[in-house]
Amino acid sequence: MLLDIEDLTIELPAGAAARPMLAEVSLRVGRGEVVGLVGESGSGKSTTARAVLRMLPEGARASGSVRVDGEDVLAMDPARLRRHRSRTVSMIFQDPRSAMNPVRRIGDFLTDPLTRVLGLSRRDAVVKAAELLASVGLSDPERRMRQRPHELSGGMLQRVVIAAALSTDPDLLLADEATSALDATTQAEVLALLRSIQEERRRAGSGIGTLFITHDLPLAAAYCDRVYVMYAGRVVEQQPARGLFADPKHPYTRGLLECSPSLGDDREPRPIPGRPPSLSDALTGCPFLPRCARAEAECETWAPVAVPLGGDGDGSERYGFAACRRLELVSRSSA
Ligand SMILES: Nc1ncnc2c1ncn2[C@@H]1O[C@H](COP(=O)(O)OP(=O)(O)OP(=O)(O)O)[C@@H](O)[C@H]1O
Repeated sequence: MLLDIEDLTIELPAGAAARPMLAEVSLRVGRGEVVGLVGESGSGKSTTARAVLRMLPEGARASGSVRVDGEDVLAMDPARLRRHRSRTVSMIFQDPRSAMNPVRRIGDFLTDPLTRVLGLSRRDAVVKAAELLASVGLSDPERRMRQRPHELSGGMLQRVVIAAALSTDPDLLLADEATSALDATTQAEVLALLRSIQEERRRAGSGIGTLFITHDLPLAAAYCDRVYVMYAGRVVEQQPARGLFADPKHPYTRGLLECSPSLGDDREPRPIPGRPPSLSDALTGCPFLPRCARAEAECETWAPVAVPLGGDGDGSERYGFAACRRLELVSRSSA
């Protein structure tokens, strides 16, 4: 398994928060797979991605494991960690402008990692940078390299960021709301580009894995192979994308689908009532309980566990799981 996060819990120093930022998160991404991570703001998506780079908040304590190609990122020595961050994993953020120095040229943004990380000569780096820009669909790469960020549109800049992310030939791509700031047409183009890169690498035998973070569940269901749903620092459901979209099991997942404006049909989006808990809210029982239309008294003391869905009932990637007490009752009664 390319990325294997197991029981990851991240806690801030005593007194800074009433509950962990992440609680017992387990998540896997295989080579060649595009895996979605979905949830409202504050659910812990970015914290999960940052943990893959071991970029934890000051003083935070982590338990569990984050393995990339079998090696635990939490146990890497500084030299290994530097290589991991610069070669093995690349991250694409939402706002390409904030990832770029506004006074430097596009070319420098690309040639920097090529000379610094891969050790290419300046001349070879310029040639490779132009090839990379062409490979992400930018016309006239030589001219683009001389331009500065404000001369390019948001969609073009995101292509530059993708080219830079791929320049070091990473195994794992972390895309954190990578298309959220783009209009619908540009978003579709950038997603098609990411897919084609994924396909190309797979055919070349060097499959990369992508963790695609978004708050947009229908988008994740359309774009990804599998999707994890997070709530209050926990994974509450995982299913293959088609299953999640057609038959969401957790009430929160259903709520996310019903409140989505991008469903493309005539239904009015229905917001989930209430707000997600903040880090200062201590949680007991099911964390979704205050917002759940189907909650029962017993949910107040229910410790969340992953309930396997269908198939051979092992909660594997293929069939998925959801952490809801009502599902647990159903699965127990049918066992
Ligand atoms: N450096 C930090 N120090 C303290 N708390 C933090 C820090 N970073 C994030 N948090 C808190 O941790 C929780 C999870 O945040 P995170 O950014 O992972 O959520 P998210 O799902 O990615 O949300 P968004 O979509 O808004 O980025 C939130 O309550 C957030 O306020």
